[in-house]
Amino acid sequence: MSAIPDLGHEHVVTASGSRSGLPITVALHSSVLGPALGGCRMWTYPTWADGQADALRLSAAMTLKNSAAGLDAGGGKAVIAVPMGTVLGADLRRAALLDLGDLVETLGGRYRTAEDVGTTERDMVVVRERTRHVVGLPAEVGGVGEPAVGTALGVLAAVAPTLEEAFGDGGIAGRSFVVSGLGQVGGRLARMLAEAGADLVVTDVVPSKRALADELGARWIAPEEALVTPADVLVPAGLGGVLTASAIRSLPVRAVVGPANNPLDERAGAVQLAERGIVYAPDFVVNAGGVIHLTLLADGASASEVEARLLGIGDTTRRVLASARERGTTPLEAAEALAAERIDAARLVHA
Ligand SMILES: NC(=O)c1ccc[n+]([C@@H]2O[C@H](COP(=O)([O-])OP(=O)(O)OC[C@H]3O[C@@H](n4cnc5c(N)ncnc54)[C@H](O)[C@@H]3O)[C@@H](O)[C@H]2O)c1
Repeated sequence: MSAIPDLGHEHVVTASGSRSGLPITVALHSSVLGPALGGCRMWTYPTWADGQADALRLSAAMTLKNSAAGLDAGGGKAVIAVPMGTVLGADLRRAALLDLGDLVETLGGRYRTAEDVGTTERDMVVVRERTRHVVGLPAEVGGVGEPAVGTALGVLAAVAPTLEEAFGDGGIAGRSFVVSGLGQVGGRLARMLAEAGADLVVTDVVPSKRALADELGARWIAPEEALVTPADVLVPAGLGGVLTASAIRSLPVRAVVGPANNPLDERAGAVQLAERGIVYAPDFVVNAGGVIHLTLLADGASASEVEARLLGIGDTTRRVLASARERGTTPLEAAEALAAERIDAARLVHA
């Protein structure tokens, strides 16, 4: 029986931070492949239960991601749920990060945290005051730095196999891409695509990001146009859940490949994309560059070893897309099967 896709977690704890009073969840989904690794999201949620639900979903996705990336790391995630309307000033932020550190420490190393949406590598320095089970610290304090460059390089490696599957040719030059979200990863990726000769259309909800569009010679569109602008490829690089059933119904692209976690609003979106002949490169395969960077460098790997593993994301993507085609499944199912293979094999060894 497959280890995926149930949401049975090994350990979940939600507690009010003793300093901050904010609800913090640490969700350890699986440590079958090794100590779990996944970042801490600090985000606004309607209720603490919404934050907890996000942690459960994101930690299960980390199990898939770390396994498909060939890492000896399980899946986990932390969420600091900021109530609507709360102003997260410097003191409250620091208090919440120290509370997170205490909670991570209670797991004794079975879960390692890192930055994620809403947190930064500087925040991880605060977390380290309370626990050593934190990765992605800034280089100036002896850490391996933030993971966005690795993530962008990994997504870039996945672009060629995705194009091959959609067009029979992996060349980026002259292909049109809509990049939605010009943050830490999307901004870097847009630059890489521009350097490779892509015809770029970009957007972000933050208007000041338009300066990057001008610098790259990219066409700027309004954020709500991202899913209705005709192009060869859509690159979701903002938040998740953007590919709803109605968005997919009229999506005017031939392929989707990007860093955003959980871009599909519903699992059925993978089937809907396949039915429309749109090649979907699964998020947790293509955006694993960040965890590859964090895990391998923290374990003492050289820069060239890390680079080779990042390029390997291209091979994994090719394998997943070929397997889906040959077995008549969606790429999402093929990627889940790939991730489950390693976990099931490790379970057998431990049994
Ligand atoms: N940072 C990493 O290494 C990493 C690794 C794996 C996955 N991811 C995922 O990739 C995505 C981007 O991560 P990031 O680190 O670049 O985050 P970020 O916060 O630096 O950037 C996200 C950008 O998207 C923009 N944005 C938000 N909603 C938008 C919308 N509706 N339309 C257009 N733009 C929108 C934001 O303004 C921001 O500029 C997230 O889903 C994240 O979970 C990131």
